[in-house]
Amino acid sequence: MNIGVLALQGDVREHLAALAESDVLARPVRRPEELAEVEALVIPGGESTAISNLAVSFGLLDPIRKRIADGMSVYGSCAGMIMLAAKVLDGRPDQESFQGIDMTVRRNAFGRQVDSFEGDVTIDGIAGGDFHAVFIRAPWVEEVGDDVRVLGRVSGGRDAGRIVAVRQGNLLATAFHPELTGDLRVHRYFVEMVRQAA
Ligand SMILES: NC(=O)CC[C@H](N)C(=O)O
Repeated sequence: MNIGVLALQGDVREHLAALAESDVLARPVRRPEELAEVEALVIPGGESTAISNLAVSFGLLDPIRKRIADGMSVYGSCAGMIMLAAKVLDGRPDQESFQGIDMTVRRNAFGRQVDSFEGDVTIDGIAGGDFHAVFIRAPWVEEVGDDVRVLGRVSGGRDAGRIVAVRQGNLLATAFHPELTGDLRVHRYFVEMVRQAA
């Protein structure tokens, strides 16, 4: 199994490490030729406006959209979730996304950098108890289409009930960063998705 991590901006190394620990060969993807060599892709957290800009200038926007339309498995965390959304609220006017998941996400929905927080999320399909999740200027999902499965919501506090994990077919997205906490269950869930798609 050969999974790529989109390496334009963001916490690429942390995703590469989490995938390696999940026993798959993971490699950075910066060019269309590198995209062609991987069977699945992870889009890291970072800054979606920067990832959008760089995807356009590196000639990756359309190739990734096409691979998604052809059924490639993709997991996006935080900025990566935004990059997978059909519709982005509070984005920059020229911000592009790879599309894929029939959802509306709101950027920076939980507040500014100082409002970054940690909270527990119960994830449908992931055993072993609540996921302790790190949210850094995270988006939330405001609306989902009929084909989107809501996998996780914030379980307590001011923003309880907000949707922060979703899946549509071979596409998975979380508003939080499992690559930062050493809990490999989301990466392992994704690896299993890739295996089943193969
Ligand atoms: N931690 C993150 O990935 C933050 C996402 C960032 N706020 C954005 O809009 O892209």
